[in-house]
Amino acid sequence: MMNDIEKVVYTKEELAACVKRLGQQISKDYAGKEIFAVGILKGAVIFFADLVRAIDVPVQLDFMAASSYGDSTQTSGTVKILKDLDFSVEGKHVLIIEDIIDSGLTLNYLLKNFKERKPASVKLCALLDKPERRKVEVKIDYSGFTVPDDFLVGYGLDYAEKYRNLPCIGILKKEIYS
Ligand SMILES: O=P(O)(O)OC[C@H]1O[C@H](OP(=O)(O)OP(=O)(O)O)[C@H](O)[C@@H]1O
Ligand code: HPA
Ligand SMILES: [Mg+2]
Repeated sequence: MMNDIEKVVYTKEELAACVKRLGQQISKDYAGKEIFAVGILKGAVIFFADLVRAIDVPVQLDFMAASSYGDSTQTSGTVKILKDLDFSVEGKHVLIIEDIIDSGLTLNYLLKNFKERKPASVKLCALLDKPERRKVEVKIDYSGFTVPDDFLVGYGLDYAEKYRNLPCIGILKKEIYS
């Protein structure tokens, strides 16, 4: 798998330090409250599992599956909810946890959808922010790293469902997808 990586952008250690920093900031901001954490499957799953363990206020876990990339490096532009939450978020402090905000289409759609469900609050935590490719504006409350316009894989991020289990994040070699 590492043979397909042009360059490692964040090592396992750098990712762990980032998760720790975000966990501390979130714990401070939500002191005395309970968080309803929503992981957006499948990309966020690795980051989600690490981040919730770095938060020291009570956290309820739930997941939603959304997909817009399929087996491509370009968004299809259509966001599909493949799996909805198991619980109601009414009156809860929702924290959406994502791996990456790229065009912003996925989160723009999901944030609108969440606001209709009458939560007490909704915030977004994204490990990676790729602002150069944004098509719609999205407010990221907790952001890990700002990344340039490269197609990244690893630590949950895939290309055609591969590379999610890499412990680091790297730039995928162009010859793999072009
Ligand atoms: O800002 P956007 O351009 O919408 O891109 C970000 C979304 O794309 C990826 O999901 P994908 O649709 O590939 O599904 P996956 O999480 O199962 O890989 C990623 O996990 C985000 O959810
Ligand atoms: O750079 C990326 N890598 C993997 N999945 C993605 N979904 C949006 N952007 C990306
Ligand atoms: Mg994907």
